[in-house]
Amino acid sequence: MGENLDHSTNSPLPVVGTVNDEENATIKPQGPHPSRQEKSDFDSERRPTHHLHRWIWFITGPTACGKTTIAKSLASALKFSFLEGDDYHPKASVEKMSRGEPLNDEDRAGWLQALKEHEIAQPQKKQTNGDDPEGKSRHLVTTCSALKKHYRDLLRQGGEEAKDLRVRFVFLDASEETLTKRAAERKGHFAGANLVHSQFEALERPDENEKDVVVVNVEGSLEDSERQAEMKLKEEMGKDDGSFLEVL
Ligand SMILES: Nc1ncnc2c1ncn2[C@@H]1O[C@H](COP(=O)(O)OP(=O)(O)O)[C@@H](O)[C@H]1O
Ligand SMILES: O=C(O)[C@H](O)[C@@H](O)[C@H](O)[C@H](O)COP(=O)(O)O
Repeated sequence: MGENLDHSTNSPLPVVGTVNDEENATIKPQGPHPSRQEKSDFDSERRPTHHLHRWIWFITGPTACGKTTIAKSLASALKFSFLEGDDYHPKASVEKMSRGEPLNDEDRAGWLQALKEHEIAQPQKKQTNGDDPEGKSRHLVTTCSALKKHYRDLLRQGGEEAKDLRVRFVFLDASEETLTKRAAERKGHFAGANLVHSQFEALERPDENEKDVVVVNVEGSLEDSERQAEMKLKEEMGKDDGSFLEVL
């Protein structure tokens, strides 16, 4: 999507210094930037200053599309925090999926709610302590299959409720055939190839009206998928103030 994003609604803010946390990144703006004084003029209640806003990227798609692998790679490249959404499925749901049985809306309700609460609770400032001097970024990359539109809508609500959130999605796009093969090859995961078909039955692909979804084709090599994903995230976040931010 990149190009799908509509900045006329939920207009994002300038992000100077937020692609990486300001504290540990060097960001070279190219082109004119508004001065600090100009930035402080973002006075609407819906538009806090760029110092406070938090990016929340949901990496989505059916089982074995690469959510965990690509989300970790993005978090590491951007120095964002990482959250594994699968960890919030209740035990009964994990057991169900291990048997190859699809979850239903009811099974997923509490899990989606937990992920929404995580968005909102994501710290507003970078967290550091003696054990973790590098710290945890206030920006988050998290995995969540988010197969249906109303699931994504629930996650969007987090962005409506917490005024400083910029909620975005990446949809990892590959065929059922490819994902069946990848799930079969994957070792030590509770979700097997027998879950893939039902995931495609449940899937409501993001449509052109979902302007906050970036589509990344993951049919090719993992390296290519990771590179594309990183490029599209940076492009999207760099658009915020109309200039390109180069992260070193
Ligand atoms: N182009 C690709 N994109 C993403 N994953 C890929 C790709 N090619 C191969 N894979 C492999 O597919 C598997 C995806 O697993 P995983 O990250 O656990 O997916 P998910 O979290 O969506 O279930 C990994 O073993 C990964 O190495
Ligand atoms: O909503 C669902 O049915 C699940 O979230 C599912 O889509 C997810 O993919 C599983 O949790 C398997 O875990 P992996 O996605 O990591 O294979």
